[in-house]
Amino acid sequence: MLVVEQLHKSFTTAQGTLPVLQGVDLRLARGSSLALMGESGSGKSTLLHLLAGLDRADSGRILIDAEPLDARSESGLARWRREGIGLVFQQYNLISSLDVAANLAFQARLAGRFDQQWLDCLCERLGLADVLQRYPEQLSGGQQQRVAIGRALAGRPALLLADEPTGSLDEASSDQVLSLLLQLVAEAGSSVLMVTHSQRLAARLQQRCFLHAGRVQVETA
Ligand SMILES: Nc1ncnc2c1ncn2[C@@H]1O[C@H](COP(=O)(O)OP(=O)(O)OP(=O)(O)O)[C@@H](O)[C@H]1O
Repeated sequence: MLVVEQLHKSFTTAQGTLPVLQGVDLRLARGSSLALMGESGSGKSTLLHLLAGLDRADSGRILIDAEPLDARSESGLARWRREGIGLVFQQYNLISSLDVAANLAFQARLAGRFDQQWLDCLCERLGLADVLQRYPEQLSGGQQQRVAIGRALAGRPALLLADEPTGSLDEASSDQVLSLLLQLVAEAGSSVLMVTHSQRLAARLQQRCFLHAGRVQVETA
């Protein structure tokens, strides 16, 4: 279970202090899915970064199974990034010097959960069987996106954080990739928090929330 309580985050800019998150509350049960929406600049990526342990909040708490993430040391946060989460960000974050198979295996080993059967299953379901020996630069945008999803799920993380994971695909491909992502998330036993600007895609997740004026409004299905 992920619980976010009264999270605040500001940035210092040349114009002064910019308050972005001003008391964000959120709950995400294990195995469930949540779409995070909100206008450009509302702080969606900022929230994702805090949940991923890539940045620290000014105040408030992030609890993972009742354990406060912000109380962790830098090495504790690094462990959360390695083992607890899977990231699908807009720039696919694939390792360019590794082929597709090695990208997936690397992530699974990093998480300490290498399982060749699960990797084979991911590759087959994501339609990657024919491109396993290719390097990221030899893949189309859609293929890279599917590798990024496979890589994020390779270590069966507790939480998948996805920032517009189908952003560069057309409508039909987006629907298809999202279906696959949600099925694989369920099979991995993960929860998913997905940032999207699309009402249509958001409607496919169990919950939707909107970030507005630094706070979250939750809408349940
Ligand atoms: N490191 C930073 N330093 C200063 N300002 C920042 C920093 N990161 C983000 N911001 C500002 O914080 C606000 C929220 O940014 P964020 O990227 O979280 O928005 P977003 O909702 O993800 O936007 P989009 O939908 O356009 O991706 C923006 O005004 C942005 O300019």
